[in-house]
Amino acid sequence: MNNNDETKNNVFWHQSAIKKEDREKQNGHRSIMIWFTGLSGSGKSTIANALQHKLFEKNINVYLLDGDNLRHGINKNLSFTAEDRQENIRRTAEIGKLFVDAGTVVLSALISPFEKERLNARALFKQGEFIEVYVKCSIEECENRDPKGLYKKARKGEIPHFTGIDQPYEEPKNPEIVMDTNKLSIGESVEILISYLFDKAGLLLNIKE
Ligand SMILES: Nc1ncnc2c1ncn2[C@@H]1O[C@H](COP(=O)(O)OS(=O)(=O)O)[C@@H](OP(=O)(O)O)[C@H]1O
Ligand SMILES: Nc1ncnc2c1ncn2[C@@H]1O[C@H](COP(=O)(O)OP(=O)(O)O)[C@@H](O)[C@H]1O
Repeated sequence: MNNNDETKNNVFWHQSAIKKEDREKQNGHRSIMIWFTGLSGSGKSTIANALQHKLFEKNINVYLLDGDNLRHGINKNLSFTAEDRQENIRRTAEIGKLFVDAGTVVLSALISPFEKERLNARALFKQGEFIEVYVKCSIEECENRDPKGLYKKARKGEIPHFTGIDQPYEEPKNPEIVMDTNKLSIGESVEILISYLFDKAGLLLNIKE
């Protein structure tokens, strides 16, 4: 029997006395996973951070899971091979699911370059609970920005498996939102996201007791 079979046979699910809906009601807003994906330097962290700040000011319970930061802790044992990126995304999606269950609006900012893994992440959530935001930016512009000097290093062959250089980035097929940061300013991107969340996704709950 492998570990998976042991888990299936001997581990049971305990229903929580407090449901996600109870937490959402107490908070006055829905809990949602907002999944940013895009090349390094496309603007994921910058936009997600600015959005986080706007939501925090509006008293929304919000938390940002940044790929770089997770790789300092829970994901510190993972490299950038396709296999390890897959595990990186799986763990992050599971963490996001816990945060959503806890009533939080979760933002994640990971390159998450493969469509299959992003679909697996989406599959953990209910319909309408997972919002994929493709932060679209040409590789030329990302390389021009190069905020951490990583493209320069990758071009010199100092960073293996670098996304967009010697590892592919698969564009999302059906993202809820596409932000073209070649054209949009940071402020414009944040405004588009705020409108989507409040007007389309119904973030605020209309609670009448
Ligand atoms: N080989 C390689 N390819 C891409 N990126 C690299 C690599 N090595 C280190 N970095 C730095 O790691 C950040 C990406 O980590 P992620 O966890 O978001 O990647 S992934 O989702 O597992 O693909 C990425 O952060 P962002 O620039 O914010 O995207 C880089 O700072
Ligand atoms: N229109 C824009 N939208 C987002 N970021 C931009 C834009 N124009 C320039 N930038 C800059 O590009 C860099 C993007 O870096 P970062 O947010 O770390 O990207 P990522 O998290 O995708 O790697 C930042 O230095 C940011 O200030």
